[in-house]
Amino acid sequence: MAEARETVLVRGTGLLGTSIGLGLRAAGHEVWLSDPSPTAQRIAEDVGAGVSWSPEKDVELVVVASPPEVTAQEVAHALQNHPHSVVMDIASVKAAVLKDLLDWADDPQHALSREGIRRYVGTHPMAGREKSGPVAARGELFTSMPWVICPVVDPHTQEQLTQREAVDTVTALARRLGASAHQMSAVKHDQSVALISHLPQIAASLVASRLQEAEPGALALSGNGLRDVTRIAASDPNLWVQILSANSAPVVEILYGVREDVERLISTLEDPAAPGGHADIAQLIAEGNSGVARVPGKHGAPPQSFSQLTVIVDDRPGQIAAVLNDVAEVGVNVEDLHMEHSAGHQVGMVELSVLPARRNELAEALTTMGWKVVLS
Ligand SMILES: NC(=O)c1ccc[n+]([C@@H]2O[C@H](COP(=O)([O-])OP(=O)(O)OC[C@H]3O[C@@H](n4cnc5c(N)ncnc54)[C@H](O)[C@@H]3O)[C@@H](O)[C@H]2O)c1
Ligand SMILES: O=C(O)C(=O)C[C@]1(C(=O)O)C=C[C@@H](O)C=C1
Repeated sequence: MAEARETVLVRGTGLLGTSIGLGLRAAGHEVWLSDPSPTAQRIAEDVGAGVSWSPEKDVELVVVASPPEVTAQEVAHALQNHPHSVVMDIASVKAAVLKDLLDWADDPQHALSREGIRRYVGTHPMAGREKSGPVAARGELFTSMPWVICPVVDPHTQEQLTQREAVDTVTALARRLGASAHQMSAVKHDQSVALISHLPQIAASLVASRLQEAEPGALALSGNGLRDVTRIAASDPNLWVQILSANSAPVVEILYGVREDVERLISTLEDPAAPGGHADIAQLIAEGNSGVARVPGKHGAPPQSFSQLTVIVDDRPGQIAAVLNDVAEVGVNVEDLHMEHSAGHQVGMVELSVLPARRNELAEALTTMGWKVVLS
């Protein structure tokens, strides 16, 4: 994978497969695409993620980007049909896929062999969206995000079965797409994502499901707190049934702890004026403060706090691009951007997050350039 000309087959051209294809094409790779849904495959081709694969084409690497429930069978199939290729998958759960592959490799009736499995690497890019399908794909989805790499380890001897070169190949692919590679066992991966990915999905879904019965008047007041907590509640139920049922044991362990905290909070809030009530509430919020302070920023660095400034623009095409051009001219990097429309007014508000040390300088420069700037 180190060479830009190596050829990759992406099997499964939904959100992730198409994003990988787009990123690899941008990095100069030849990418072949295949999906049981002709529509998904055609859209992936149309957006530029690669070209339709035909069996006579040789590939160095197969990326299986199918739903988790069919991933093991697709990996086994790819190992058999591409006897000289490295095969990786990107499913959100790793131990269940690996268990099926090891069972099949040990079954003399099955076409998969222990030798074949040496070309397989389980992986999981920690990047995605709450939308599915190739239309939602983005080539830059993986930039600055972690990508977990799980070489196969013999469960009895702990000997690494995956060939070193296969691990190097997929590590290079993750890095080429801008991600940072993190190597660990499938079991450790599943325990980790239970906390940092599966619990957040459950929390978002639980909060958002309360909104079903909400008064429209209450929903009209929604601010960023609700949006921040519920974005991923829009995720695909079909995908999450597969993820949560395949990783249920570590998720349940965490939910026991959450249940204790929720029960404690309920009894405190039933009588907040009781002795110790206020301290209990403060402790819960403070525990959240210390947890969130541990969430790393880009490349695993501690989170960086940015300062915001808001630029008021006319609500017409080209205005955001014009603001960003002027910011670039000042030489300030935009770390984040949000756009809000002012209800009932023909203006939009572009909120820019920048390094604190550059905020005032940028505000002054943009004001001089004629923009209306509000420091927030
Ligand atoms: N969505 C995310 O945020 C995210 C992030 C990281 C990893 N993943 C993992 O990536 C994989 C793909 O997820 P997605 O979000 O792209 O889903 P998606 O629904 O957007 O795409 C899945 C694609 O797989 C195809 N498919 C169905 N059966 C197949 C088979 N037998 N062989 C090959 N392809 C098949 C479908 O036609 C579809 O085009 C999943 O394993 C998921 O766990 C998802
Ligand atoms: O940001 C999103 O929308 C995601 O879907 C991201 C996310 C995550 O939890 O970080 C969700 C599930 C995937 O397995 C990997 C990434």
